[in-house]
Amino acid sequence: MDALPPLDEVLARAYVVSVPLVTRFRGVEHREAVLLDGPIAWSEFAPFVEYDDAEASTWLAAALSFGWEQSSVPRLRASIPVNATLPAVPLERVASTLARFGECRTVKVKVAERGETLADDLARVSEVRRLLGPEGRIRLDANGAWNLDEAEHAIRALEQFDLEYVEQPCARVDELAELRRRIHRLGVPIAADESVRKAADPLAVARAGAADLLVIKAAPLGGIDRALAIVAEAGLPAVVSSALDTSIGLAMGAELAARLPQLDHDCGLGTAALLADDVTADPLRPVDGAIAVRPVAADADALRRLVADPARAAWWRERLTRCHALLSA
Ligand SMILES: O=C(O)CCC(=O)C1=CC=C[C@@H](O)[C@@H]1C(=O)O
Ligand SMILES: [Mg+2]
Repeated sequence: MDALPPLDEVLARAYVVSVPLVTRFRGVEHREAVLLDGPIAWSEFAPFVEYDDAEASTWLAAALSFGWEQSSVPRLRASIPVNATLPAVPLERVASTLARFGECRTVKVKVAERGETLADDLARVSEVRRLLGPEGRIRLDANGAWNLDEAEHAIRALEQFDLEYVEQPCARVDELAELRRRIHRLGVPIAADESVRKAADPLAVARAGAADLLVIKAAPLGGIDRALAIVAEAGLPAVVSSALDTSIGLAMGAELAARLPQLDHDCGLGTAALLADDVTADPLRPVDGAIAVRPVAADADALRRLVADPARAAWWRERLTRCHALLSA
């Protein structure tokens, strides 16, 4: 951004919240976030707790740019089609979890969860296909958990369910590139998420021919304008996804999706449905398979109800302070 807002101003506008999830996701049952009452918009600073300060500071850059300045790129759409996101829940909870998303034609299924087997994935994906019917789209996300042979084996086994794409089947860029060669004839596209989001060089995937499309998240990529620049340079189709944000973080994702020149896939921005509560009186939950592109403001009651305990609030304020120092340096 042109000028970083001073730390004392940012802290004076910060509210630390802890939002309960409907179901465990990424190993947590509460999503903690710092909400910033910025002069342009409410924004959200919520890097996952295990991320170091260097990585988290990119998320702060995104939050400050969203809250403090207007994007220079015009919006191209007013609503964003979204997918339902299915965590690795037991089979008997698949239908009720999906029901929270309303009418979504696309479901992203988490696979390769620690402690589970390929048989568990086959059963879960089969149940989703049964519930969606033949027209629905199913994409998978392995979060890099398979090695190359496991990924090839799993995709060959799961391909019978007609897959839209498989997100981050393996952890490394060279593995993704080799996997694409191995499964070329199957016609199952490969999407890169962590290889873009957590990489020092988010364009390495495109250069290596390691993915058919990119999954992009506004916060870890440093904000809307930087994410748009990465997509333009990569020259690959992109899907915008959330970082399990509150509705305020989702609003930034929707603003990014609204500005992509090309948007052919439903976006992973329906995740307010996985929250048991939200920071606004008017959550950005999917309606008829889409979310609106609109500002979202925190609600005073919600800020009181969801306030983080003092030790966690102090932890987040210190983290924000260190990240701010990194951005100022
Ligand atoms: O893409 C979606 O459908 C929803 C978002 C989502 O799946 C994720 C959000 C946050 C962290 C990640 O582990 C996960 C992902 O890997 O894409
Ligand atoms: Mg992913």
